[in-house]
Amino acid sequence: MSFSADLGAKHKDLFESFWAHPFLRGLHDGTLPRECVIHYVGQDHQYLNAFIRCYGLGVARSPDRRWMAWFNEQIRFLLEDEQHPHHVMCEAVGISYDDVRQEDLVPSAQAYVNHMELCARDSLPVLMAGLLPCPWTYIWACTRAMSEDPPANDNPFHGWWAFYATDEVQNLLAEFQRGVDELAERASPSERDRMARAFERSCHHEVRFWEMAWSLESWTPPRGKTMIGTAH
Ligand SMILES: Cc1ncc(CO)c(N)n1
Repeated sequence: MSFSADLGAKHKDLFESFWAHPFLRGLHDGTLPRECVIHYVGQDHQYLNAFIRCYGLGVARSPDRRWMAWFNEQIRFLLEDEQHPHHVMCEAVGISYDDVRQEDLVPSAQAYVNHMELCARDSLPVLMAGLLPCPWTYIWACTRAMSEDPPANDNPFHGWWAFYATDEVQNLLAEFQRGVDELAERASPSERDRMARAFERSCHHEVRFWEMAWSLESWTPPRGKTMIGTAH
């Protein structure tokens, strides 16, 4: 089994948590509350900006032009194509993209971005392993939905599901996995351990990103009562 396939199998439970999260269920049956969609797109726009910067760090760490060209294509994809699912979501709830963007990341989104940037500081293999769950979870979930239980044609989020289930994004994911496998082959055992940890953390962050949007997480401090030991 390849390094990435092994990681995917090891963290099947996290992929299932991602799949089962009420935010994704709400996108699937079309009942996701408007405020959750708005919160998600506002945060995800900034998250993808950070992702583009991490690809930039990937360029800086590229050993050759083949890797540079690969990062270049991923940056292009994010800048030009991945706006589409955000636009679908905005249209679904009747708000303009310009009105939902948020400047600041909330705690869970910030934690994910910090994690990716720490991966970038380590090495190219660790960076790539830390970035992989981002395309993997979305493309896996959307492809699964489209084959097992496609969202209804009148589901307002249909275009979101369709975007992450095309042959083009499947190829993108396969190339990403091959890249990680190629780097893992040449990595030392300790670097492979750091790659595996980076991957696992990002899988957790993917689930927690849904939770952030679902719970409308913010920096507002709890008032009057502490969160510890208080049912609220
Ligand atoms: C948090 C997050 N993970 C993955 C994707 C898919 O690119 C996204 N847009 N946002």
